[in-house]
Amino acid sequence: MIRTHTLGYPRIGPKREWKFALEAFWAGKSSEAELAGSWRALRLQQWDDQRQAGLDMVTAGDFAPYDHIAAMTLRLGAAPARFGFEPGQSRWARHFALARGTSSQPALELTKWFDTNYHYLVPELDPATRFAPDAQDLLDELALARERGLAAKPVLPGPLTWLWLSKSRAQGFDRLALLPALLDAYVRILRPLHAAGAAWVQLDEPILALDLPDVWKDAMRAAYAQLAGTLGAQQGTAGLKLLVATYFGPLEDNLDLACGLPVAGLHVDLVRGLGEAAWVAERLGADKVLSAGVIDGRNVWRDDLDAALALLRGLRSRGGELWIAPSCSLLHVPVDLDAEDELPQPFKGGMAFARQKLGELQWLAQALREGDALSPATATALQASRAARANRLADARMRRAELRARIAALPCDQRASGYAARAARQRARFALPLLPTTTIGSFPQTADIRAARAAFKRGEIDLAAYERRMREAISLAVRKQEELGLDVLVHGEAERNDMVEYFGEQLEGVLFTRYGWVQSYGSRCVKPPVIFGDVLRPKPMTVQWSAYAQGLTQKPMKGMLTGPVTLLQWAFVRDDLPRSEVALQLALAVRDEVQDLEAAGIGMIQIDEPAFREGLPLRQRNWQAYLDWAGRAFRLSASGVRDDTQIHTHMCYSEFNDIMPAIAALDADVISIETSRSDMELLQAFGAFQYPNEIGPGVWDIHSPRVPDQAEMERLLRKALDVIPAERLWVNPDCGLKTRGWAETEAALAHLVSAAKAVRAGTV
Ligand SMILES: CN1c2c(nc(N)[nH]c2=O)NC[C@@H]1CNc1ccc(C(=O)N[C@@H](CCC(=O)N[C@@H](CCC(=O)N[C@@H](CCC(=O)O)C(=O)O)C(=O)O)C(=O)O)cc1
Ligand SMILES: N[C@@H](CCS)C(=O)O
Ligand SMILES: [Zn+2]
Repeated sequence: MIRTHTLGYPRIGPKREWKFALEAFWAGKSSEAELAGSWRALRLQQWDDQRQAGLDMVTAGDFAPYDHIAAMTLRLGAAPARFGFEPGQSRWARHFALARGTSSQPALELTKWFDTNYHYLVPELDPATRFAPDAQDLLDELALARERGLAAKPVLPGPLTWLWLSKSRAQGFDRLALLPALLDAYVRILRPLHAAGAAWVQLDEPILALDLPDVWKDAMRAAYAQLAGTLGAQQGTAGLKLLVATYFGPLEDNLDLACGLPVAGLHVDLVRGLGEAAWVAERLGADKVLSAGVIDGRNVWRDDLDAALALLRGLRSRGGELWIAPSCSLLHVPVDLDAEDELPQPFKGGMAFARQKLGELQWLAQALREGDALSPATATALQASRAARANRLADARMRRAELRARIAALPCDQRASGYAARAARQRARFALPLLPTTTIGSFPQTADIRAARAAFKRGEIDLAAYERRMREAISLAVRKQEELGLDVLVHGEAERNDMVEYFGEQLEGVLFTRYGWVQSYGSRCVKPPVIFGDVLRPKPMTVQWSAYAQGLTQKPMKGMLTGPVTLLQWAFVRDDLPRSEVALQLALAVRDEVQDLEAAGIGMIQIDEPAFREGLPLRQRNWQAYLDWAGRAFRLSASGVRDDTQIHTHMCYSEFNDIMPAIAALDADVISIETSRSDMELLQAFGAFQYPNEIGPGVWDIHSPRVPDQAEMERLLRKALDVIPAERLWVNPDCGLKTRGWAETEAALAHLVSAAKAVRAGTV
């Protein structure tokens, strides 16, 4: 039997309906009942997409209000006691308390979901954690599906993945100690789902794509043996059938473990794990379902359906039941390509968003069912797909001779002098005080700034009027920074819709969409640019804004760019060239911009690389190769300047301990990093490694509206001084201020400047 399904679907809606519903609710402009109504309408629309594409079952449980890991934490009754939930408090209220915090409790930590730009809420565990399972959210969803006559397959994070992603602050506490109780809670969630008519449940275990310690592998084996035994969950039994889903990479040393789990089916990512297909087919018993993830859930290109079909035909000869699916949840791609009315051909024709990817599943299933004698409809669909892909790949913009010539003769990626010589020249040029104060780049993106951009895009104001409004915003940001007494200023990034999209819009070889939104966290979305061909920078992208801002002040104005690795990581990237080569192309574009900024008199230039760590391959043995090419791309972008031009970089959301040599090898004159939430813990790595250049550890957690006082920042600065000498220490927030309001920004920056002055006075 052949069946089609998806591991998950985008939540936000084709026009970001869910974002707007959430934000209206949070602003007190709609009721919980109205929010639930919006959820239901969108859920039905998502299922309708799946039904129309002929999927054999729709997926339930993937449409979490804010985050699916937080939803599982609540379902398990494992929310930290510190939230003090009342018995009558609704599921919505609890979910948003975990996600956004309450007046007395900070939110759960938000962190990156594997190597994607999605963020999940980290479960917080301790030895006292107890589970109080409640499957009501899933039962309600199953009832809704039943009402619509739909067969639904609930999806839940698997127990080992949920536990692996959790954190505990308790010293020496082994989270695996909670596994027996956790499994019991899973059973108490899964049983009612079966009783409510779910034939299959998908348990996501993407940690099977990671390097797992043996003890976790053993725990995975034992856990599924126990679940299967308790639930009667093997194939061929009347019990609930479990489909374990792995994605984001090949299984490698976990392949035998995954294939041997005593469950009814296994989903594997055959985009990233293509080389393992035959091996999986051989090891997975013919009594088990193989769910083949052949449609790329991480990119926006139409798949090569001929290759997928050949692969599926081979897998079919295995004899067992075959399901066809995207490689992972479609959460990571935009919803509907048909909404894009301005994308140029042949690129639009070569693309597929979530809805179109469901269509690809349907054609594959149909072709597989028809065997050698394809019906005219199937043959035509496959031919259309083949032609669309070929046309895209044959376009002249895929290869630009002038760029290829530059790539063949790359400049040296090292600065002319070492850090010590550069630092001496930069000190003489800028004459900054000890512990100089600065910010990370963006200032509040006010409703006014966004409204001006929206009016410009709608043609209601012309370019001159738009640029005037942006200059006003920049001038306000510069004036406020001068009043606050900051030492190194920024222009505030008012003119940027997003730090990646803005550059994508100005580079040749890169497309931008109108509605290609992807959820980043909660209601926050990003619109990743699409790198379709060779990347060229036709003209300067930021110089007019930085030069304008520098003209308003005597203080140094930092130029502000997004680095090549982050541009790559947060875009959808062409699939015909290694990412390392695309990174070099982006590096040259950024290098040209850096040199133009220098020529325009900008003496300090920040090249942001917040996604540098996120780009690390999931398997450690692949790290060094990545760090080599990513580091080279960064250095290439930064090295074409004089010794007295100061290069800054910035990284947030990063753990640095394991990649310190690579960070140091970037050789930025100054790096600013996020550290305040970890109470400067993250800085330890820089101290232990004796990081040689200058560092600005964040002293203000900008992710929360809370304004830290001067004493708190002073304490953090003194802690930083334990590991970094004063002459190499900068004072700055954790990250940019675009999501903050002006009131909290001004208050917190005033404290930051006073804290720097107080510590400076005690240091000199
Ligand atoms: C640092 N982060 C970033 C990541 N990835 C990026 N690509 N960019 C990042 O900055 N990954 C890690 C983190 C994630 N953090 C965030 C933080 C904030 C947002 C966010 O606020 N996103 C906005 C969208 C930003 C944007 O593009 N703004 C546009 C306006 C778009 C818009 O809504 N227009 C309306 C019309 C508005 C009107 O007034 O009428 C429309 O088109 O309908 C702009 O400024 O022009 C969000 O809204 O979610 C994301 C990630
Ligand atoms: N310069 C950017 C960096 C964000 S990671 C900003 O300040 O928003
Ligand atoms: Zn940042």
